[in-house]
Amino acid sequence: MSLSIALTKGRLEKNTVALLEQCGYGIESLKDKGRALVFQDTKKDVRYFLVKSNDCITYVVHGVADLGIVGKDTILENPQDYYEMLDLECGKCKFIVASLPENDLFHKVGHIKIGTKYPSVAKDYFLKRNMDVEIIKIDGSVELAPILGLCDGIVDIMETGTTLKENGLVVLDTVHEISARVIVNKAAYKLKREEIMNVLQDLQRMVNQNVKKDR
Ligand SMILES: Nc1ncnc2c1ncn2[C@@H]1O[C@H](COP(=O)(O)OP(=O)(O)OP(=O)(O)O)[C@@H](O)[C@H]1O
Ligand SMILES: O=P(O)(O)OC[C@H]1O[C@H](OP(=O)(O)OP(=O)(O)O)[C@H](O)[C@@H]1O
Repeated sequence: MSLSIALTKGRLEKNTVALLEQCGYGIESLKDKGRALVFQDTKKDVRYFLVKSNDCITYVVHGVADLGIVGKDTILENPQDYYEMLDLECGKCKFIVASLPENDLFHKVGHIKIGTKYPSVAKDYFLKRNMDVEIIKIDGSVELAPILGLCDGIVDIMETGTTLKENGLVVLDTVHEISARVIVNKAAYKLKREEIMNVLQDLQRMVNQNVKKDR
């Protein structure tokens, strides 16, 4: 049976495509893609498509994609009905809480405002700490919000830490480690189990090899 795999475009794309290539899959068209969005594997009965991270989950939940490759950040923000099967150990970054140094949230009394692209993750984090905060959804350049006084702190992704540093913000806590994950549609996991397990095993083998190499 044929498989469809939704790949997150953008930052995860290069690593994902490299991993599929390492597995020996026929992904030439993905490497030289132009503006195309759907790609047929030249060696296997697999079709790939490139989508935004939240849409990757939508396609998998609706069964249009059997598998998806997406960041743990997106998974934590969209805990829907799918299986999370594999950590690809790439696209590594983390969710952090940050603020201006003089605005330490954890010692602030009174109303606290948090700016974030990830309202659900942020809400969960502060609820677990019994802190009643107001979450303000921001779509980008999140580091700007506390500087301009829109909020007291942020929950955002940090990779190298450069953006925080260049904007004078400091990390107060780590919320969650992030890496790329493989998610699987629940019905497909039953109906196409053998095909899906083959892909998962191929990927796992390469991840193990890469992790060993990096040690
Ligand atoms: N420095 C980083 N900032 C954001 N995401 C990162 C970073 N490093 C790795 N990632 C991972 O890459 C995934 C895709 O991020 P990318 O910025 O390409 O798309 P996006 O989050 O949809 O943002 P945009 O709306 O800017 O396209 C994230 O969901 C996350 O798992
Ligand atoms: O720790 P760093 O390596 O500096 O990376 C982290 C930055 O990258 C992401 O933003 P992105 O570039 O996706 O832009 P955005 O602000 O439009 O979301 C993230 O939201 C941080 O701002």
